[in-house]
Amino acid sequence: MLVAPSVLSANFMQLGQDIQMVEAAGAQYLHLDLMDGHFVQNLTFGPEFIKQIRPETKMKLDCHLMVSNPDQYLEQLAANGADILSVHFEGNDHIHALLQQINGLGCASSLVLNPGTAVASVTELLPLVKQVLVMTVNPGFGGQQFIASCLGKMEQLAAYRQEHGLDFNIEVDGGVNSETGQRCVAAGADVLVAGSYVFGQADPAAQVARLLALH
Ligand SMILES: O=C(CO)[C@H](O)[C@H](O)COP(=O)(O)O
Repeated sequence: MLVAPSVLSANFMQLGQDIQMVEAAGAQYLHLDLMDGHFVQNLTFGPEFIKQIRPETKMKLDCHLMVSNPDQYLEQLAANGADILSVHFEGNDHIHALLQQINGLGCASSLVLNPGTAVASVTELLPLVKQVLVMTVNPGFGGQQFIASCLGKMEQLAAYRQEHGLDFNIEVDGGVNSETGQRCVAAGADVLVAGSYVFGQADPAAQVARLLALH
């Protein structure tokens, strides 16, 4: 199991410590939500923030772009040390070209599906990607309730991957805790993103360990 604590719920006043704590606990990815107040209502940070985090950790920097015109940021994010670049199917007219651009930059391309998007809409794109991010909340904010109807999409993606000999990871994000995470793993998820379940609790390291133990 791969675990990706989401910085969105971390304490920014002690971010370095929070990052060290989850890395020491065994988290393999650090999930970074870039939000522009336009694609989603919330605002967070940009490529400069990724540059500052890069030397602080060996975890893969798993960047989820909730921004309009993501193509404008990809090159800078790659140069600043991003490992995985997730872009949405929704709102990106030229999503195929965007995924090609990410692959060309040497990063792992990741396709995001909002809760309202069906797997059948994206099958043409799956041979291009290293990861599919299944959103189990509507994007924008941490601490929302898990949308269980998205579990079927993980099963469909896992079946499609096997049938077509593809090798993308299935990542899930939104309302993940030990109970919902277990259901995701059973449905085929490989990577669990968790914000409030990790950083919103007294002992983030113990929370990471609980997710890592799921199988
Ligand atoms: O993309 C996101 C929200 O749009 C997040 O990654 C968010 O941090 C998830 O938080 P939580 O685990 O508390 O639901």
